[in-house]
Amino acid sequence: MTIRFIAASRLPTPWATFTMHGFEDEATGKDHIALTLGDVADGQPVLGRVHSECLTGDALFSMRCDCGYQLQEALKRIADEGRGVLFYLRQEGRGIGLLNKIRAYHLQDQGADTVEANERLGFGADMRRYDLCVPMLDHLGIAALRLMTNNPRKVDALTQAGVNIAERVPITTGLNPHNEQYLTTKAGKLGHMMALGDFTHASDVDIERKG
Ligand SMILES: Nc1nc2c(ncn2[C@@H]2O[C@H](COP(=O)(O)OP(=O)(O)OP(=O)(O)O)[C@@H](O)[C@H]2O)c(=O)[nH]1
Ligand SMILES: [Zn+2]
Repeated sequence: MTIRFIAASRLPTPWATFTMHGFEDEATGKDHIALTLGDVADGQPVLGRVHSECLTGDALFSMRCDCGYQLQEALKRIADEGRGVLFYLRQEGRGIGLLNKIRAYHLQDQGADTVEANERLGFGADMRRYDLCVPMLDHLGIAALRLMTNNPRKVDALTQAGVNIAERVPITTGLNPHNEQYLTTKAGKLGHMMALGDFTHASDVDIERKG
């Protein structure tokens, strides 16, 4: 593993002022970020989110997926607790990259589901890696996570990489007519531990920036 810490700074957001830690993966040239709040190195499990990049959902307000809603909800929950960590991993499109995700969306516009679209393009359903979190967790002194996720493969992959997951915390938010089918496929084909009935609706999410 070739993850190297580069620099840290303040990052004020509408919810809290986080500390932003920047890392470089020397093998892939990708950069990754961890946002922390409070004392995360005290040995107690830390409320955390391991978030994979979704430019369309996180930055462009896309309603095709639940990523942007989850990102916002995770930052809010960490701010409410006054302590936590959010990893922002640059593995866009479940690891296939932005342009291939647009190709996959094009196939989905013609009727494929999110898994079929990846497979038709010659990719696995999910090409992400989570072992890169280990050196970042070590650098931050985090002993264990209370992980906000619905994805059992994420919990397994992190556990196998040696991360202590003390608890899985569901994060079901942002249901809307454009992502209902996508979320159904995640629960059905990808095994995410959630039901549509668990979700808060996108219309309930306050996307106004209060800063
Ligand atoms: N290939 C592909 N990637 C997608 C699609 N929709 C979202 N993504 C990517 O999927 C990643 C988010 O993964 P999800 O499967 O939504 O959720 P997760 O992180 O596995 O699980 P949670 O922790 O429960 O959110 C981001 O990298 C998105 O860019 C899609 O239709 N096709
Ligand atoms: Zn997304």
